[in-house]
Amino acid sequence: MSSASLEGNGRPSPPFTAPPNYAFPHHRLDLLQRYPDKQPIVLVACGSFSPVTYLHLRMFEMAVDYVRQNTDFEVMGGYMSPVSDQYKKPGLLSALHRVNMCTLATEQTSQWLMVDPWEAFQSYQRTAVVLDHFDHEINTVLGGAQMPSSGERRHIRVVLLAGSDLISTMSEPGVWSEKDLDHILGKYGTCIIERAGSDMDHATEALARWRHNIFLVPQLIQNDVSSTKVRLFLRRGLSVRYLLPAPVVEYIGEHTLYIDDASGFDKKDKEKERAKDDAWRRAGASTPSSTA
Ligand SMILES: Nc1ncnc2c1ncn2[C@@H]1O[C@H](COP(=O)(O)OP(=O)(O)OP(=O)(O)O)[C@@H](O)[C@H]1O
Ligand SMILES: O=C(O)c1ccc[n+]([C@@H]2O[C@H](COP(=O)([O-])O)[C@@H](O)[C@H]2O)c1
Repeated sequence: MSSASLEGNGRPSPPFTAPPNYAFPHHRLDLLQRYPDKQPIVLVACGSFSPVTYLHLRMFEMAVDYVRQNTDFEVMGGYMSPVSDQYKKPGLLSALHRVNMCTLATEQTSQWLMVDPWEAFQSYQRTAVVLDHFDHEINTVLGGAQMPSSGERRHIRVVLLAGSDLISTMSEPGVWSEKDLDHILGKYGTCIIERAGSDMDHATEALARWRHNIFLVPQLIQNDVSSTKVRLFLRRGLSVRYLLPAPVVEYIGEHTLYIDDASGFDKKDKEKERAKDDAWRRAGASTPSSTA
């Protein structure tokens, strides 16, 4: 990867391609350290967010509690980074809608979370590259954290925030490159939120050599809300109120999203989603049971 160089105006030029009119959001990033003995970190959650749920927001709160009680880190900010449309996952709505919903959720329910649209509005970027982009913006461009008394600048560590289901894919052959895993877990590290149905030990057993950079956060109140279930509810005309922030529920209604399963599906995906609906109907269940 190329490193940043200085432009004519003295600002470091980005070593990455950015979408048109892109500016890194940092209006809620706290650059002043409160606890000089602690290492400053920023949490970054990558994913589809189709749509964003309360669980996505809860992940950050769980991580902050865990970090405060169990580590020598100080959390300076938190970002959601919705994946590009090129990720081609069933049920993936357009990046514009996903970014808008994440923005409503963070701006209207939180005082500290932000959404970075850098990844969403361009070609697919691997997670290792996304984390490098955050590292560049926060440390090279913004100059990192500042110590309160001396004004000395300190490097802010970027940490990947993810559910145990996502981390378990890191042990599946062919999903992540070994080089990227070493970069993500060796250089940055990850906070893993326990997710019902995905065993934490199993999720991390093949990642033992990066154990020192892996922080396991138990989910003390089990909550298994997933975007898949929300999409199923919407297709069946069921209420999703109180599963998602109210402004997101309103946005989905205004734009009639997820009602017609044509959004982001090819024919094979549509058949899979219909099969899930049929299985649910046959089981006579009052709630969908699938998490995938
Ligand atoms: N209930 C949950 N518990 C723990 N982690 C979660 C939960 N829901 C989502 N996550 C995590 O949030 C991140 C983004 O997830 P993503 O957008 O894929 O949501 P999802 O609900 O898993 O979506 P889908 O149902 O479409 O697969 C991932 O790291 C995922 O593991
Ligand atoms: O960088 C990789 O090689 C890589 C491999 C698998 C998944 N990811 C990322 O992990 C996230 C998965 O999101 P989701 O919705 O499929 O759980 C998404 O942000 C992907 O870009 C990234």
